[in-house]
Amino acid sequence: QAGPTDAQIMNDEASPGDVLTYGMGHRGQRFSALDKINAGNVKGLVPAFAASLGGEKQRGQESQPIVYDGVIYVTGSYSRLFAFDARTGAELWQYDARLPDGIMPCCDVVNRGAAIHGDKIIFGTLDAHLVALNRKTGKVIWNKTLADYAAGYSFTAAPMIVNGKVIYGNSGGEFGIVGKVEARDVETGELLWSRPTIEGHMGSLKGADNGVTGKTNASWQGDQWKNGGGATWLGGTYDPDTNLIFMGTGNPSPWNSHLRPGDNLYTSSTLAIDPDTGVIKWHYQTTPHDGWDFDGVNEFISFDASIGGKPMKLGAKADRNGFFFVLDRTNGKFVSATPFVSKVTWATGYDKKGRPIYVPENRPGAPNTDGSKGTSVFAAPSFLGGKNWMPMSYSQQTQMFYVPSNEWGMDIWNEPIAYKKGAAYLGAGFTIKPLYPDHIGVLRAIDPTTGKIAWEYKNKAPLWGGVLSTGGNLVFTGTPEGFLKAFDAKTGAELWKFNTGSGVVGTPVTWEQDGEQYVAVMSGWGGAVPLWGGEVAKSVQNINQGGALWVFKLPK
Ligand SMILES: O=C(O)c1cc(C(=O)O)c2c(n1)C(=O)C(=O)c1cc(C(=O)O)[nH]c1-2
Ligand SMILES: [Ca+2]
Repeated sequence: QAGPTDAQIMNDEASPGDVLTYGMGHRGQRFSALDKINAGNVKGLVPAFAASLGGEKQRGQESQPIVYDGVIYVTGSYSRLFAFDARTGAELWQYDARLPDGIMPCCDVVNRGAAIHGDKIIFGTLDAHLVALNRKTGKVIWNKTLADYAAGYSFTAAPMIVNGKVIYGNSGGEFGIVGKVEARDVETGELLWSRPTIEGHMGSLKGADNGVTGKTNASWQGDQWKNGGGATWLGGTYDPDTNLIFMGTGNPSPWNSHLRPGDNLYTSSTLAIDPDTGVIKWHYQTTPHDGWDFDGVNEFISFDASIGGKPMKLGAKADRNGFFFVLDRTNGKFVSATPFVSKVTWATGYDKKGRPIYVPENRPGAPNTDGSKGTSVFAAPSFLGGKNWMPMSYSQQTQMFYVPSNEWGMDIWNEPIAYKKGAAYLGAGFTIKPLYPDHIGVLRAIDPTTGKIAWEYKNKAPLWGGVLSTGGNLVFTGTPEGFLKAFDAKTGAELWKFNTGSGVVGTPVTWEQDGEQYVAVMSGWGGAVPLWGGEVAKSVQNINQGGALWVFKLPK
């Protein structure tokens, strides 16, 4: 087969026989209309096969599978890519990136998925390369260096393909890198445009004007912007209605906000970008002058709904800072912000213009002039967020968002720090603490037109996997305890679970093959929680590692 073509990729949301994009459609809704597996029969779901990623490289498996022409493609920890036969689970080929010793991913050696186009399957590596492989053989077609890994740049997200361009972001916000969004020709890997996310860098844009204020450095002082962070480490979504790419940007660097007065644009924001030129069409900053690592990369998902009787083109984002945002996606105008976790201490809400109403005493204090640490505060959510990278889902059937969230806070304080290439650039110390004795994770069904929570499911360990919803009135997600679970989308009743043998921090997908509906998810515990989780890390230290693709269907 010569595909998938640009048109097929654009139609992924409506084609149940394959999974061609990270997001199950460029809008990122992660909804499939398939209903052969449904709330009535899901209790009969059984494994079709499991396929091991093997070896000693069993760390966090955050990948979302791609399914095309009878093959399942999954990325694995340590920048690996596997092709498995979608009917038997037999391995067709495996590609292992040869990583240098000096790579510096902040939060485990993860990768979230690949992009497919024509004869190619494309993914990013922890040493900041983008690699296009022949999807039939696994042989390298092109391999491009994106940035200097020794300065802290890495790559963990799934790239996306929009009309022949592969579009992607970067990682490294904990090392004082500068966030970027870039586009390359999918056939050759040649750079088409490069869009920095930090204001003072706008002059260096290749091939397009900056399209924003025309001012540089307006929201930064001095040279702080030069190592200002704003990594685009989760990649983006794309909306065909507006022809816009939506990219979230991460935390400003360093975390110590007293070292960088100002809003620090465009950190902790959502950017709407023209895919042809890289021009920023609008931006909305969820946490101006972020002082808590509320890194706002979270996915922005397009959907249509009526607000106050008026039909609108909207987008929603469950931000790490604990608020669920709805914006007009045509212009970035603020519609609403509602807390989606039980405790938010840093702001009481948002004003009509969409600026946070801060609680100043809950910002960690400046370090003292003698170099000792500043006043420590208790803040919620913790820096790992009301929600972290794990993608939510929007059901076209129930018109609700299903948000994997976590209930935790942190003690956080600031320390002096100076930028040094290749070293952590935080200027802060912290300890994460659970808020409740019996649970941290909460899967919530949210009505985006009101912000009201329709139901919630509580999980002992933090939820760290993506969500899928289907036309069978189902919602699927995984748990660190090892389960893939299915819930009734309307009521939240738990209908089915299966233990995969290691924590599930991957994102489930579904497709139809030979007249049957399949569900697949990666199993393999890891990600940021065991590394950064403070007291919470201790509570999950006995979870076994793994690395396997699990595929399920109903018995014939
Ligand atoms: O600022 C950044 O560049 C950056 C990158 C990443 C990443 O690439 O995985 C994470 C974070 N920040 C981060 O703050 C974070 O909490 C986080 C969790 C995870 C994970 O995969 O579990 N990655 C990242
Ligand atoms: Ca970060």
